[in-house]
Amino acid sequence: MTLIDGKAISEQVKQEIATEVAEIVERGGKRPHLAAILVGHDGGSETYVAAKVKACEACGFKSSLIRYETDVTEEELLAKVRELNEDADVDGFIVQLPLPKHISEQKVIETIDYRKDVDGFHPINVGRMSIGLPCYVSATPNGILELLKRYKIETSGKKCVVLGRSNIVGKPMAALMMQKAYPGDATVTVCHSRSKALVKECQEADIIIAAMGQPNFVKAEMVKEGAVVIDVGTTRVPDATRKSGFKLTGDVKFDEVAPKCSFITPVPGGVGPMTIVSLMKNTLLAGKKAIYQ
Ligand SMILES: Nc1nc2c(c(=O)[nH]1)N[C@@H](CN(C=O)c1ccc(C(=O)N[C@@H](CCC(=O)O)C(=O)O)cc1)CN2
Repeated sequence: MTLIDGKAISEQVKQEIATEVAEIVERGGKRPHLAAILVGHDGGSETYVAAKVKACEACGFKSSLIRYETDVTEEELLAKVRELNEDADVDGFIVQLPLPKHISEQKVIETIDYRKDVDGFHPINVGRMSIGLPCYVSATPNGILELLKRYKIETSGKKCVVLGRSNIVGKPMAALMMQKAYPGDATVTVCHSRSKALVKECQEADIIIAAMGQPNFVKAEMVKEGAVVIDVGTTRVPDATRKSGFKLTGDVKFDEVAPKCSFITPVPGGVGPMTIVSLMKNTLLAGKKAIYQ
């Protein structure tokens, strides 16, 4: 069994980006600039946005953090999005999700100029991704592709089961695993809370990508010998024995599943760090105007 080290790969990728940025600056070019909007004080969102700002520093990017209290109105937030769309100094920006219930995430995403949508959530980027056109690909699925590539994991003709159908992970992941390219060319099945044959599908899978957000959902009996298991789950489960008060728990029951796998990602230290670094890759593309002018 090989443990996929997302933390180490993400450090490598950040170094590669930093080298390229240094060359751009040396030639008189501008550092890529990522802006992030954070609404409220959700513990996870605070952690992830702080990690994004820190990664920008490591890559040599400029970053701006724009904060709002939870009671910000939808109109105020949309006005800031429109302002960032017009700000020539900002190459790309994100609005950290989830947003408070009184704000429509879809409306916010659709208001972002797709040319600055480095999260790859705008319908134009999602549509272009699904038909294989150049676009910003959403960070978590793209990070998983990078791990498959760096560990030279065969995907062509493999049976891949994606657990979960979210817009930001499950759906794009399924589209990317079936794309005519490497990594891809897989036979993909998407399972979700209403799927009847979920266990059977998993038992037959060469690759399982678990993104349901249900701690310890994937058990040993659901995984065949030699399978590749990618765990996207990062649920904060209360744990009074820890200083933080919670334990970060994946969707896979790691201790019992790992011995059966050829490759497996841990939580933490697997997919999570790759999500951050994939956003950095998109920001570099935005800075270089490599996809859209
Ligand atoms: N605007 C966005 N919102 C959200 C996204 C996104 O891509 N764009 N994805 C998730 C959260 N997310 C990034 O924002 C994210 C999740 C997890 C990690 C991560 O590094 N996890 C670490 C553990 C960190 C911890 O201690 O909590 C790990 O798995 O090792 C990074 C980013 C939803 N929202």
